[in-house]
Amino acid sequence: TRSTRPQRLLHAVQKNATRGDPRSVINAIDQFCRHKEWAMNVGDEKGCILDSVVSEVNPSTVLELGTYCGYSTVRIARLLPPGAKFITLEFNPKVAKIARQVIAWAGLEDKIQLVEGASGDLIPKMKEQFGVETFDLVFLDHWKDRYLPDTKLMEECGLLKKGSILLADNVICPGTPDYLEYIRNSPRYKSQYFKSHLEYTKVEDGLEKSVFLG
Ligand SMILES: CNc1ncnc2c1ncn2[C@@H]1O[C@H](/C=C/CNC(=O)c2cc(-c3ccc(F)cc3)cc(O)c2O)[C@@H](O)[C@H]1O
Ligand SMILES: [Mg+2]
Repeated sequence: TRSTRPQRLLHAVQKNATRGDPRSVINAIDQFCRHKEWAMNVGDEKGCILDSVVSEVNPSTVLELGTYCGYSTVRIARLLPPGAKFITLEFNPKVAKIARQVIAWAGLEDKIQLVEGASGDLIPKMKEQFGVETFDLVFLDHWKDRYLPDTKLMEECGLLKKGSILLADNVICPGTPDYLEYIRNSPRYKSQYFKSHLEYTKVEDGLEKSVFLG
């Protein structure tokens, strides 16, 4: 049977990237998605904005919602200080299997805890099951209609503290209108829009960075 897009992306990494070299894994995926087959990774342009936010926050605890093939997971993990706790959630087991191999090829498996399951089920268990108090940084990149409910859930579960940063992909394309409306009008957040483009295209998209004010 025909391979899946995540499988073809993994093969491109194994063929073109150097084991243990996260930068080469990132480049191999970007080359493949730009020239061979588009895939919904945050990509190189928005990826640079992601890098600058991660470097600025220098987080001890990070949560990623929606691992997919692990592209942004590798981008984030390569910048984290030793001892940082990075949890990424993926509910599709086939996709999680690919992501584990991409992460292993980059040599970053010791910095990343990929948990298979749905964010709605796992967020309430973060404290008891994963020993997390609060997250310094959350990267939202899963189903777009889940950004808002999961943000409210993280608030309710006390997973955000004063200064926690939410960074949301795709706030323009495909778009997350209810999330944007909430986060930009809530007195509990200070938001900033980083204009960019949909990965590997000229279509407008952007990242929304929001600081939780407590
Ligand atoms: C709801 N809770 C959840 N808990 C755990 N994992 C979840 C999840 N929701 C989704 N996932 C997983 O995240 C991934 C889903 C990501 C959704 N992303 C998008 O739809 C997306 C879509 C586009 C896109 C843009 C334009 C276009 F024409 C077509 C697609 C661009 C992006 O950057 C995107 O992030 C999958 O691997 C899925 O299994
Ligand atoms: Mg995305």
